[in-house]
Amino acid sequence: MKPGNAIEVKNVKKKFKVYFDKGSQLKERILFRNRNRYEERWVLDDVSFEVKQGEAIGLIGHNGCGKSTTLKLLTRIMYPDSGSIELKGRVSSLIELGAGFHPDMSGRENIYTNASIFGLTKKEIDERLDDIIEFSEMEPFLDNPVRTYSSGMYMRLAFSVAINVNADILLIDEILAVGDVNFQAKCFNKLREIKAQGTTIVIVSHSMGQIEQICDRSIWIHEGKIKAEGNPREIDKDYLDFMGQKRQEIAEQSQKKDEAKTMVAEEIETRAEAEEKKRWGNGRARFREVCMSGKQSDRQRVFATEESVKIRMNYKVKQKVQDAVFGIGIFRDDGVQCYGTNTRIEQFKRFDLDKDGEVVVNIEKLSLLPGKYTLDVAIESDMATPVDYFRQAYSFEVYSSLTDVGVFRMEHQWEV
Ligand SMILES: Nc1ncnc2c1ncn2[C@@H]1O[C@H](COP(=O)(O)OP(=O)(O)OP(=O)(O)O)[C@@H](O)[C@H]1O
Repeated sequence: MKPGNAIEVKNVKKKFKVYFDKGSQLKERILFRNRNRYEERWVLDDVSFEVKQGEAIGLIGHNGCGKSTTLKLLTRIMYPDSGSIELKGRVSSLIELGAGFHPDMSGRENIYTNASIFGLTKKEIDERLDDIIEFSEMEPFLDNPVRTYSSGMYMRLAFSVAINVNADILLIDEILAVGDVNFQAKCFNKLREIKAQGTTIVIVSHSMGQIEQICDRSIWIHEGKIKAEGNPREIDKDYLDFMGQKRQEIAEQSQKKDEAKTMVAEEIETRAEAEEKKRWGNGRARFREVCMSGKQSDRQRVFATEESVKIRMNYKVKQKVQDAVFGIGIFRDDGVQCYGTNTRIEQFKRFDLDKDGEVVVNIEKLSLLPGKYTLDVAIESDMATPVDYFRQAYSFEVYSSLTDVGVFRMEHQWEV
């Protein structure tokens, strides 16, 4: 192993066997009892990376891309089909909730068995017992069998053991997610402390915020290979953009399916009639097309919180509309109005509509937090007469690497 390295993973390949179903009915099971067919699926296909001593890395990627498999290979719960994995020093891991715990034994007894799995002697555990109990805040429940614990309680105990075994390398899977907010915050502070003391950390998480807080580097696994690695802020952003694009494709496909379904429904109720239920006005002008564009497409369905967005409203005029007003309203899927404005509120100079055209609203930064949203658009004429009020003219989703809560991101800076 190179000097200064704690982990070296070289050309690792791992495949699993996926068995075909033998059926669930007795008849099928008898008929297919000799059917032992399976296919081999490569989960990791030539993965190589190194981790320096004291470095913290985050493994990211979509569900099933092989993050947990990588951690299991590092802990030697399983072995690669080819390639090599080397680790230097004592390894502690928090991979599967409750792994290493016996359900019928008390919390206290489990501390002993669990810590001994990580290589501690009885004397070493005795010395650390108080620290483990104190960190877990589980003292009142310590003599109850762990089968009576909630998943958060399991995690508290397992985490407290894992961080108190003086490991050189700490491997943690998504597991932190089950702790309550206070305990999560405590764990994160502890992880930072452990890292500052020189422990090497490998963490799997879907929370980019968590990765960015702790890790020096992100490794993005995709289709069995490392797609990118580097500074967490940059890699996490590329990953979120990639996932946003995927969701955009899915949203477009489901939009097409919905449109196809609507066409079928036309036999019973014409499309125009269905639309009218969420659309009203005197019809002097009418929206022909309403869409939102971002950096990926002109009809984008998924946006990042920070993204620049254009709302385009193309309209047709049948009869002159005097003193026209264009308006927009954005609603979250639980009905909360997130934003609304119109050209009258913004004191636009009076204008009439006498020919077809397009209105565009340029939004420098969308600022909405993750969720599902719909856009209402409207044309009114003088004295607020609805010309074409179109509810839910467009639907979209927002994703973000930020974890703040609420409806929108308020621009702010902290001073501490
Ligand atoms: N023991 C096993 N036998 C067969 N297939 C397995 C086994 N363990 C994992 N897999 C398969 O390997 C793939 C990768 O699983 P893994 O748990 O590593 O994914 P992951 O990236 O951690 O996913 P998630 O984000 O959902 O936790 C999945 O398709 C999974 O079904």
